[in-house]
Amino acid sequence: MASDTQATVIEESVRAALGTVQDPEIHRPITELGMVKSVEIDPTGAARVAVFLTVSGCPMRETITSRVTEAVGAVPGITSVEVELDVMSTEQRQELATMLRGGQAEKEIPFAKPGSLTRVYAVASGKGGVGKSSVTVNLAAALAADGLKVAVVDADIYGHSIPRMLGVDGRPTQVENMIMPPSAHGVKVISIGMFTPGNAPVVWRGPMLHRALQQFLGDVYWGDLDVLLLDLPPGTGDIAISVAQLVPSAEILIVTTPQQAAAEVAERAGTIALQTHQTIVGVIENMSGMPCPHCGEMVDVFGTGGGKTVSDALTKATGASVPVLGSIPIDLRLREGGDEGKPVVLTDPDSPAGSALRAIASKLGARQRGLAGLSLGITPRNKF
Ligand SMILES: Nc1ncnc2c1ncn2[C@@H]1O[C@H](COP(=O)(O)OP(=O)(O)OP(=O)(O)O)[C@@H](O)[C@H]1O
Repeated sequence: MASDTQATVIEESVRAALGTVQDPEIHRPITELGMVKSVEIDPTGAARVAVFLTVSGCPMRETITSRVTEAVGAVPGITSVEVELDVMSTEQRQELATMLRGGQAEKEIPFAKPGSLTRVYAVASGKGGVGKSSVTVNLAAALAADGLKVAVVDADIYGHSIPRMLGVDGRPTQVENMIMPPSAHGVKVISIGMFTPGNAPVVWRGPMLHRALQQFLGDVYWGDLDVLLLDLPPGTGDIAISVAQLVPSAEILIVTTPQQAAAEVAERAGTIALQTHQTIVGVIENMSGMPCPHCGEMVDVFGTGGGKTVSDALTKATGASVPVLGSIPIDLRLREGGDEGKPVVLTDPDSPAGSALRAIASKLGARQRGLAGLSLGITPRNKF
């Protein structure tokens, strides 16, 4: 059995070995990044190392595990290595970010400040192609037409179709260190596509996406906004977690089709909001039937009930009411409007899709941001 002195020497050697393990993305030793949670070595030389990942579902988990196993396994006296993974808390991640920026404080995100009155809606879907971007664009245009100050951040790295759908062809301009967003139909827009050569699809992973979103929210000059819509990539990815960290008050809107399979994945997208403690405002069912061009009778092209299924499941899971905010039928004019950069809520406001979207927009526009937890902007007088 190892003596106490031997045990200390072995532990020191293990910590030194961990100092040689680099984070595969940040390229700095995991010990410097605060990623080593604990080291335990039992008398037989079996090592148990707990490591903090920066985000859950980190794509580098396997690499980190094997690097730690290899480095610690090579220490004389170590007979086996077990690696346990945990995830950093928000505070730990912020500390890491500050350290990586050389101690400089982060640029403030105006919507994350407690006094902000901007409602932030993150539009999410379980899978692609359900009309999430079309819905976002039309809600934004309808809200702006109602006189609200509106902006959209297109964070859909795979699609980034918002500028085309809104008819924005300008590029952002830079003034000092602020980015000025272009706008169309009274809606300010920033898209990941505006920063990639030739509108190429983006293959960024977690940390870069987080950084991009942080810049969109912090470095862009948004002015006073009533509503900010974030078009998220489909699925339950890192970006949803980033939104929760960067704008904790963001609320989630789920878009689904009536199809059962789409509903199930949308439900999964909703449950991420549970983990991040965000409010789910409601479910929007898109492509809910199509009026027959001959007789006008509705044909349920993609089945029925998807929106209700998601709403019921999320209501049960969250314990708060998650309503179906509306159902949008399949409408050729909506697709054409998207292709031409003219949202149907403006060109054909009384069409079935146009009026369904406007009704949802007025529900969202009428909601006030709750004052609970908001700072009053006053300083209490000192007690004598
Ligand atoms: N209600 C609708 N009626 C007719 N066409 C629609 C409707 N909703 C969406 N579409 C069309 O379906 C296609 C996919 O829509 P959209 O790009 O908005 O989906 P998405 O969920 O944002 O996809 P992704 O996330 O993969 O970019 C588009 O061509 C759009 O015009």
